[in-house]
Amino acid sequence: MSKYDDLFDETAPTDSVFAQKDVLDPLAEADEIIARENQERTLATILNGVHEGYLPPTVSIHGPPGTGKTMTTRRITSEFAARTDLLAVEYVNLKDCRSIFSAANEIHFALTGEKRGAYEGLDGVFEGIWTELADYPEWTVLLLDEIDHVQHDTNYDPNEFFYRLLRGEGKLVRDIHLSCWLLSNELVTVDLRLDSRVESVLGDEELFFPPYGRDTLRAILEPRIERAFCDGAVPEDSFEHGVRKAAFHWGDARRALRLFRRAGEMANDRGLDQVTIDCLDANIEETEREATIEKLLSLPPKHFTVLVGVTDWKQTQTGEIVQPVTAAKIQEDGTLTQLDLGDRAIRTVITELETMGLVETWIDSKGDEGRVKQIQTTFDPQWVREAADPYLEASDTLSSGGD
Ligand SMILES: Nc1ncnc2c1ncn2[C@@H]1O[C@H](COP(=O)(O)OP(=O)(O)OP(=O)(O)O)[C@@H](O)[C@H]1O
Repeated sequence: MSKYDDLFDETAPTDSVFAQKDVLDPLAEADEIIARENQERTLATILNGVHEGYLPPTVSIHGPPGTGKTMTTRRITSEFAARTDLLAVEYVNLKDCRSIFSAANEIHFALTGEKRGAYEGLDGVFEGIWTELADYPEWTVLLLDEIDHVQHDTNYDPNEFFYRLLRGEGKLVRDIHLSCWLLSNELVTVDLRLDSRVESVLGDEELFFPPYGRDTLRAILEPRIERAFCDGAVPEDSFEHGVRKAAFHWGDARRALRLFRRAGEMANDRGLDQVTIDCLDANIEETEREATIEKLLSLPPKHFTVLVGVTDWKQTQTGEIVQPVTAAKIQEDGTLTQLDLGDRAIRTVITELETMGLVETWIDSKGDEGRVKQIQTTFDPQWVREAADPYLEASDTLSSGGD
C-alpha cells in the first residue's frame, strides 16, 4: 500500500453527517425563491412595462450580502424573457473590474464574447456595445452585479462610464432601449462622486432587499438542511440555534449555509454523528471573521484607509491595537496624507462607516479639551490588518499612492 492509499482511506467519508453536501453550496440554484414575493412582484411589474413601451433607464437593487438580490433578479428576468420576444437579458458581474475601462469591456464581452484592446479606449468599447445591441430584441435589460466595485481610476471618471451607458450618443442614434439594473450592497454613489446629470438617472427606480429575519432564514434553510444532511444529523435544537445565530449576526442566507456546512465538517472531524450546538458556535467566529474581511475588501479606498487609521495609530509592545481613537489621531496616520483627506472628509467617512456597522462612536468629555468623539471598530481590529495586504494588492488607488 502506498502512502496515498492510507491517506485517502483516512480521509474517506465514513459515517458522514452529510447526505448531499453540495445542496449547501450557495452557488447551487435554489429550487424555489422563498419570501421575496414583494420584490418579485415589483420587478415583474417593471418588466411588464415593455407591453406599454416603457422600462426605466435604471433600477437600483440594493441590500446587504446574501439577501437574494442576484438570485431573485436573475430568475425573474430570465423567466420573463423566456415568455416574450420583446426582451433580452444579459448578466455581467463587475466584481473583478479594477478600472472603468475593464468594466465597460466586461459588458462588451458579455454581449459579444470578445474584449477590445486598451488602445481602442472607452469610445471603442461603447461603439462595440451599441453595434451589438442594435441587433438585440426591442428591449434589453442589462444586469450589472456588484456595481459598487466600479471606482475612479487614473484614466476615466465613473461619471463618464455611467453617462455613456445611460445617455450615450451611440445608443440614442440607434434608438436602443436599454434598462440597466444595478445590483449592489450599499453606497453606489458615495465614493463615485457622481454628478447631478448621472445621479438623477440613477435615482430612477429603487428596490431594497432587507436582511433576513429568523423566520425567513428558517424557511430558506429548512429544505436545504433536510436534503444536505443524513436523517437526524441536525437535531431540532441545533437547527434552531444555528438559524437564530445566523439571523442575529448576518441575516444572510449565504453565510447561514456556510455555517451549517462548516459545523457539519467539524462534526465529522470530531467523529460525531450529529451536528451539535458546540460545532455551530465554534464556527460562528470564523464565519464572522470571513464576513467582515470580505466587507472590508469591498470598501472604497478612503473608507478602508480611515479604518486603517482607526486601528493602526497605536499599538502596545505586544502588538495589541489600542482603541478607541479620536479623529485627530486618525489624521496622524501616514496613509491618510497620501489620500489627502481633510478633517471634514474623515468625519463624513466615519459617519458612513458607522452606518455600515463597522465602527461605533460616542462622545467623551475631556475636561479642557472639551467634548471629543471616540471611535472604535465593532469587530476585532486585527482583521483590518489581515485585510490590508489583499486590499493593497487589488487597489490601484492605494498602491500607487493616491490619485
Ligand atoms: N429567498 C431565498 N430563497 C432561497 N435561497 C436563497 C434566498 N436568498 C438567498 N438564497 C441563497 O443564498 C445564495 C446567495 O444569494 P444571492 O447571491 O442572491 O445574494 P445577493 O443578495 O445577491 O448577495 P451579494 O450581495 O453578496 O451578491 C443564493 O444562491 C441562494 O442559495
